[in-house]
Amino acid sequence: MSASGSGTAQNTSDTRQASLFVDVLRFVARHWLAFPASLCVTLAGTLVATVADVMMPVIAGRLVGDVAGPAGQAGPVRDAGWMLGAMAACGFGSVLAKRYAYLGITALTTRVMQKIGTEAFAHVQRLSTDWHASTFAGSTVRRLTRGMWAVDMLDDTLLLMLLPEACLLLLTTLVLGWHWPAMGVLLGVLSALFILLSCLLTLRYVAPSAQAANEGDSRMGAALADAVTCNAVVKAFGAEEREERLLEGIMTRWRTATALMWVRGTDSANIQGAAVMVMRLALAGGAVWLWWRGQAGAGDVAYVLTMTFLVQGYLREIGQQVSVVQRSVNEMEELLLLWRTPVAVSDPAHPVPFRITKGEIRFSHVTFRYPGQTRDIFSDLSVTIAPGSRVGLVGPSGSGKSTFTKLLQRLYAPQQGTVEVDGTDLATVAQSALRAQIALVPQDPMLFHRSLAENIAYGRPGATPEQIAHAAKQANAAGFIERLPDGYATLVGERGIKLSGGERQRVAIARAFLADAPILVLDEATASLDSESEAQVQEAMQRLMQGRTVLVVAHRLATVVGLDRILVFEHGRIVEDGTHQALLARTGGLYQRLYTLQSL
Ligand SMILES: Nc1ncnc2c1ncn2[C@@H]1O[C@H](COP(=O)(O)OP(=O)(O)OP(=O)(O)O)[C@@H](O)[C@H]1O
Repeated sequence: MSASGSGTAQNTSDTRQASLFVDVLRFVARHWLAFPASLCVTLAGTLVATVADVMMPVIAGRLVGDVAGPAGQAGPVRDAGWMLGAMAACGFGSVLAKRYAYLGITALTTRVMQKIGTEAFAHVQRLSTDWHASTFAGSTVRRLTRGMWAVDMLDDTLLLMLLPEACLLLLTTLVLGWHWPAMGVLLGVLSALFILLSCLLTLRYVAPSAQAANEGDSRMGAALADAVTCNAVVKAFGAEEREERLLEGIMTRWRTATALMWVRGTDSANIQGAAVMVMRLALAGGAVWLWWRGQAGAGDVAYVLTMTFLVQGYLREIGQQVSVVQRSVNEMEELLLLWRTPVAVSDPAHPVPFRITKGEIRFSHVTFRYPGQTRDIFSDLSVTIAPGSRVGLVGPSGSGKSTFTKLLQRLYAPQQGTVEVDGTDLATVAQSALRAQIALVPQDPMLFHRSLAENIAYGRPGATPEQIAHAAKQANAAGFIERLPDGYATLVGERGIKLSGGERQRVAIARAFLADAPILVLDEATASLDSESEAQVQEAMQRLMQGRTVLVVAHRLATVVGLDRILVFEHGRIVEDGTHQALLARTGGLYQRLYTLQSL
């Protein structure tokens, strides 16, 4: 019972494997067709070069025939001249055609690689925040680059090698069939069987192990990137050896999987070699049998043997190339799977133009739960935030404050109800248009490993140095930036690691000043700072809030005391709503309790 169950599972996995294999080939073919001119030049060049190469021995044979007779006869001399000319034409034609084939494939492959890389990057950027949070950056980068380089290997093998070899095999079979039909049919059938065997071995035997090896490779890249990125934590805990042991375990699994893939690859090549040998014996045996029955002469047998040598070479090459195709297709599978991961929130097919003028935010009967969760975070939540008001979101940890701002940014879409800004349902607008008009100063701002000027200007591409310096001044960041030896040209290290927490926040505030968005979200921005940094950040933020609709996600109630309105969240519901004074006056209220606790 269990054996049959595992057999079924194996069949399902094989079918999925085969369908993924076909999908990858279809995916590559679709990208080829995006560049028809380069594809045609490649195909034409390869085919012309193949025909020219095939013609060479035929012309040579005819030349030998011309010179075999007595010398000096006008007919054979003229014919020999023609044959020499034809040889030259074929030789140069082949060289020229190959050159065009290479030029064609260079243009085709580089363009397809660029297209696939750019599209995959665009897709990865649009994948959900959850996906990014749970996927190692190192592994994504590895999948992407490995998939791109696999295109190079696949294009060369399919278009420059497999295609001419297959044509040669077909031509040889036809020539043999024309000379001796029975042997032509035998060769055709045996070649088809050999190709079927190669594909089966590749798909069912080698490919699954290659897939496991690739997964191991991605895991290794991810583990390396994770440990290197968190090097500061590793150092702080003196955990270098622990990390090395962890990596050793992952590397051992990678090595085992890779060794299995190589062994299976060798097995497959050996089986193909044996099959070619059997085929040759079958053809030779067939010829000898026909000779024994008196249906063939010695010349015929010699001819078949010569042909089988030729065919054996082609088949061996085809077998090897099928396994190269398999390897490159396996390398691309993870990229294709990445492609199939759906984006978190799709833009509408025809987004309406969107410009925030007032900055009114309205949640109407919003019900939301995170993907894959069973519990609603919000259920039938309705609230309106007046334009230009400064609103604090407070409440215990996990009560839904950040989720509220994520729905406003449309990082997630509610299952029911609508989120509107200035009366426009956010489901009808392009996400990029919306987010360009909402400035965010997160709890722990991330900076690009680019100059400070570029980081600040991220909020407004094309900002002038004066505008950047002005924003930095407004954000209380100009002082520390100007003290740096390279000033605004200073590179800030990966994720801004070379700056302190307070400096990073002031850069993020400068960025928000430049963005000059009508809606501002400040996420717990003053947590974990010393008093001096905090005073500077606070002052800059007060300035930034002027004239905008502002949401402040806060744990420390001191941050929200002076705001126009405070929404108190508990278990995804807004349980209290009012100014600091009004909420403090509510005896036994959650805000009052939290405030008393914090004052203590
Ligand atoms: N991506 C996610 N997938 C699943 N559940 C999530 C996700 N993000 C948050 N949650 C859950 O949703 C609930 C609300 O989280 P949210 O981050 O909005 O709370 P919060 O009030 O901002 O908390 P904190 O003050 O600690 O930041 C929590 O129970 C949290 O575990």
